[in-house]
Amino acid sequence: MIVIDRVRKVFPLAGAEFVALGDVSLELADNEFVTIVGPSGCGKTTLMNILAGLETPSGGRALVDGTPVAGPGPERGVIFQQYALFPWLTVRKNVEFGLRTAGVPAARRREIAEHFIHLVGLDQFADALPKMLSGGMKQRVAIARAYAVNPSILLMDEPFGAVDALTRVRLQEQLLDTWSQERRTVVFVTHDVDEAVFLANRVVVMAARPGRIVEVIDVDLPYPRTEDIRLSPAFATLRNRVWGAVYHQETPA
Ligand SMILES: Nc1ncnc2c1ncn2[C@@H]1O[C@H](COP(=O)(O)OP(=O)(O)OP(=O)(O)O)[C@@H](O)[C@H]1O
Repeated sequence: MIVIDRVRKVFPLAGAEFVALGDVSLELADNEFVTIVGPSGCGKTTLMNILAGLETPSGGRALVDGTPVAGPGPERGVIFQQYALFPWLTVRKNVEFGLRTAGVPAARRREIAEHFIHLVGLDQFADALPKMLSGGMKQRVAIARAYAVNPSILLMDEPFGAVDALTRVRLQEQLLDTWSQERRTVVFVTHDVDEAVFLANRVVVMAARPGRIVEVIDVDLPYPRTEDIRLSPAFATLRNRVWGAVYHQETPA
C-alpha cells in the first residue's frame, strides 16, 4: 500500500519559495492502476520523484507498506519518458541488467528476461540493440526491464509521451495486457485524458499553483479494456468528466 500523507514540496525560486506541491494526500491499494493527470507544472513529476525516492518532501511523507520512502528501492520500478536503455546492450541484456546487479545467477536471469520479453511481445528482438527498435518497442523493453526485478510498484511518468497516437493506443492495450497477467500497483502520469481514463481504475486530477489534488474519479469500467469500451458512451462520459476537471480549473493569477 502507498500512503501519500500531506506531502509538500517547496523549491527556492528567485530568492522566494515556489510551492510545487501544496498538501497532497492519497492512498493507493495494492495492485491498483492509478493515473495522474493535470496541467503542466501541477507537480506530477515532483510527486513521482518523491515516490521514486529521487526527491525528498519538504513536509509530510510518502510511505510504502508503512515504511517512509528514503531513496530508490527495488520494490519500486521506474519508467520515464526517455527510454533510458543502455544502447550498447541487447534487449535481453537490458532486461537482465537489474537482475545482474542483484546477483541473480545467469540461467535464472535468462529465464526471467525471456518471460518478460515474451510478455511485451518482443521475442524476435531479444538479441537486437535498442537502435534497431522503434520508440514504442523501446518503451516495451523499458517495461520488461522494470518488471524483471519484480517490483510491487511501477512508477510511470509520461512513458508514452514520445510516440505517435496509434502506437500510443497499442502501448496502452499492451501495458494493460501485461498488467492483467502480472498485477502490480501502477502510478502512471499522463497529459492525455483519454489515456488516463482508458488505463486506470482511478484518475487523480491535479491543479497547479500550488500543486494539489482537486478530484479523484473512479473509473468503473471493466477490465479487460477493449476497443468497444474505448468507444462506449460510459467511457465518453468519464472522459468528459475528467476533461472538465483538468481544463476548467480555477488557477490563481
Ligand atoms: N528542481 C526544481 N527547482 C525549482 N523548481 C522546480 C524544480 N522542479 C520542479 N520545479 C517547479 O515545480 C513545478 C512542478 O513541476 P513538475 O515537473 O512536477 O510539474 P509537472 O506537472 O510534471 O509538469 P509537466 O506536465 O509540464 O511535466 C513547476 O512549476 C516547476 O517549474
